Amino acid sequence: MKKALTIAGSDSSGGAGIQADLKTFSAHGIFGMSVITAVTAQNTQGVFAVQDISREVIAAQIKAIFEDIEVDGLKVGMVSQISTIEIIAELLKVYAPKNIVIDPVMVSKSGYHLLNPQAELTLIRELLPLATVVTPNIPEAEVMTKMTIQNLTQMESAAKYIYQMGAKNVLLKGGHLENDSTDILYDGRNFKYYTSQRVKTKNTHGTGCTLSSAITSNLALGYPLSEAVSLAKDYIIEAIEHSLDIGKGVGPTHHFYSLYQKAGFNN
Ligand SMILES: Nc1ncnc2c1ncn2[C@@H]1O[C@H](COP(=O)(O)OP(=O)(O)O)[C@@H](O)[C@H]1O
Ligand SMILES: Cc1ncc(COP(=O)(O)OP(=O)(O)O)c(N)n1
Repeated sequence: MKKALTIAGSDSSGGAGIQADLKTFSAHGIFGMSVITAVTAQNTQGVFAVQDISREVIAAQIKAIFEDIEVDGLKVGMVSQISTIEIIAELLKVYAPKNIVIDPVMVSKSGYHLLNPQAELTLIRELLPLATVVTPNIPEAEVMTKMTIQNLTQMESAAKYIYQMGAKNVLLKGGHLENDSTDILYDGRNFKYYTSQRVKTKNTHGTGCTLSSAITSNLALGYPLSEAVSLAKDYIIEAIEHSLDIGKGVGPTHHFYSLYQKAGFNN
């Protein structure tokens, strides 16, 4: 069985973060493991408190996994602080896993700064060069590039800029634009476009986490990146189409059984 690791924050409401990642790994027939960087108190309406995990305990979690278990794919989500980013980068260089997906989580849909703004440059400098693929959404790409992004042409320019920051591939997600939702993948030479109709729902909590962990799963299963993204896009669309109207705010995506079957369990 393939094994994947998520290094991210816990979402108490189960829609995003570590919880979304582990559900996605399971739905792909992957054995999921976690390194928790922060515990958040959040629900469909917002984030109410955050406790960062210490650098020492983050390091101990990473070492406990890599000293014992092979990792076929890894994603990094919420990393919150400079010291957290530094220790993760240091240890990823030591253990050098293949297939690293960096989701540069900055601000939740409810507007909470999950990444300390002072740590933005550290994330770019330390984690981007380690990424097989980095998956910013539009607001994150705007922070990274200081560009305004309102259309596909501007998305292409931003993807090129982020590529030059050191990521081997850039998947710029278009979920925050209007109309169709188009994500673009740039490998330093060519663009690939992944377009789907926008699902009309307010329940999109955890879409970014789900997409990046689905890409991680597909890379762990051995798919080349462009196919891993394409399959992940199919997965996120279904997960949004079946999203759950639970809670009083933005409900979560749903990792239901047929996705699990479709992903194929015989690996
Ligand atoms: N309403 C929607 N309908 C279809 N796809 C969507 C919708 N909202 C987001 N997506 C897709 O979900 C994924 C995550 O998107 P995005 O919302 O941009 O990221 P984040 O959750 O990090 O803000 C992308 O593939 C995006 O195209
Ligand atoms: C613990 C934690 N990590 C990441 C996020 C952001 O998740 P995302 O998939 O970008 O979705 P929204 O929260 O923005 O809807 C989070 N909220 N919590």
